[in-house]
Amino acid sequence: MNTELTRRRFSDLLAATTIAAYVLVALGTAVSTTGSAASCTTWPGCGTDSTIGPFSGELLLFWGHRVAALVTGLLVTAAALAGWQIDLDRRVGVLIGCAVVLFPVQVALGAALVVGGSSTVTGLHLVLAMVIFACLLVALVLTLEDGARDDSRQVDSIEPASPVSEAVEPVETGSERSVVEPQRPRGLVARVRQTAGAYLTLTKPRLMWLLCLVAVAGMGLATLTGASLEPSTAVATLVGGVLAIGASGTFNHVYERDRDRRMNRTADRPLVHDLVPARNALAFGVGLTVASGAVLVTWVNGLAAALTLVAIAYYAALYTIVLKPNTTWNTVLGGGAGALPAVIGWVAVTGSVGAPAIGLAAVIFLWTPAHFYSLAIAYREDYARGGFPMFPVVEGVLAARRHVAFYLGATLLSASVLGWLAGLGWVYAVTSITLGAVFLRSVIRQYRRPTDDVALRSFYVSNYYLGAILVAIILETLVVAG
Ligand code: HEM
Ligand SMILES: CC(C)=CCC/C(C)=C/CC/C(C)=C/COP(=O)(O)OP(=O)(O)O
Repeated sequence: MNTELTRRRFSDLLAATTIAAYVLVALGTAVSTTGSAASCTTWPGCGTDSTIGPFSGELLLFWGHRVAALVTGLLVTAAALAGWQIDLDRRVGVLIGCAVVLFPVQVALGAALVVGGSSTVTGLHLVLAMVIFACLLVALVLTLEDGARDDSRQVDSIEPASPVSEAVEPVETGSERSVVEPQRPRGLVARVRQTAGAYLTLTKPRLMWLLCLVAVAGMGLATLTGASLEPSTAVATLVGGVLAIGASGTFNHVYERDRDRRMNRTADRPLVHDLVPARNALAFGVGLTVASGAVLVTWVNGLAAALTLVAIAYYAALYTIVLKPNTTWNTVLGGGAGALPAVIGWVAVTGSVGAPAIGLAAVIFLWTPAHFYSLAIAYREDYARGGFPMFPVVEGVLAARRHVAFYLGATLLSASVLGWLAGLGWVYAVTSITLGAVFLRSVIRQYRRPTDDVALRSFYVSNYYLGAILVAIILETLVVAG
């Protein structure tokens, strides 16, 4: 058979195996947290406790996990056999070999759990599941990269967009977009409307829905401690949060106005065209910061207000001034700013910091590179023009895709751990498994069809994934439990 076709089939098989292994890990943590394991007490058959009906959610979840284990086991075996027949990269061979060896051990641990295992066995079972998934994901990425390198059509897109250096100088090019200078309308109402629109743009309103969901999910998790969430606290936290996001977005616009002018994506921003003078924008940002602090101190608590101030400083100063123009680590380290609303939401309800809040913050932190690198791949030329050392600009597209895949893997695993840590149930399990598999598939697709449109689609899928798991947390904690 044609070698290329065989390789292609092998990488398809490995992709399916990796997705199946993820579903298995996520179902496994869901089985642990929902107590589904108690619905079946024998192995390999399933002797059911008489108190549990034949169609109970727990039993279905339990069987889902068992069927997923069977399917994944078959896929791992098939991938190993298929890999045997082609000239595999040695590292891929070792990784798949590890999965093949570890899988029966994992099955034995699972059987021990059913007939009465200890918490050590449970912990080992969870860790081994993650190791198997990680082996498969790394093997998959290496295989897809090999395919991409062989594919001469990709040569242009895998190279860095500018000289490989940490400090990328702004590039003057003839291809900068000639943005039409917006006209100042004549009528008073139209002028006021244009100025109001410009101030609204400064606050980066498109980011707010997801950051608000993060904060509400943080509040929801906090209610699992038994603390109650007053509607006034929820509203005040969101109002304070929206004002804070607006403030930090405004400071970001002020500081970046010169670089924004060079980039197609940002060349129509209000400060580029003096729709708002920079001094007024700065005053607006300060006003929003003070208003945010006042709302949070008055109606929420001092710790929530202090953390929100830290979040503004993190995004507006640490990320925008220090990290973004100077290091390829800007996105990874900058993720802390977006993670803080999870802790702020929790603190608003409890007055102190707790482990599930840190768990949710860790999910956002790990998700951020998987979210942003896909966008930065699509806009790499633009970022090079702006002089920003974004990862795909400095390291090239293939390296960036590899990071997207690895951070995505870490996000999926940390989301499973969060479900386990917070004791989340069905809705969260089904949502995170479904959307997680869609997210994984969209990133794999970037290798198959390496176009900017496909990368952009992954960026949007990243937002839907996070949005969906946050809504699931909110439903489970505030709607079902509340
Ligand atoms: C260092 C961290 C991050 C970077 C560098 C980053 C970068 C970006 C960029 C450049 C955009 C396009 C913005 C525009 O064109 O107006 C964007 C959009 C967006 N980001 Fe992020 N982001 C980060 C973290 C986050 C976090 C933590 C969240 C929320 C939890 C988030 C949610 C969103 C949303 C909802 C959009 C709008 C997508 C749309 O246009 O529909 N981002 N991000
Ligand atoms: C509670 C609080 C204040 C939270 C703040 C956290 C926050 C706003 C995080 C979002 C980070 C973000 C969307 C950066 C956009 O990238 P960019 O600024 O590099 O994008 P650009 O190229 O469009 O300017």
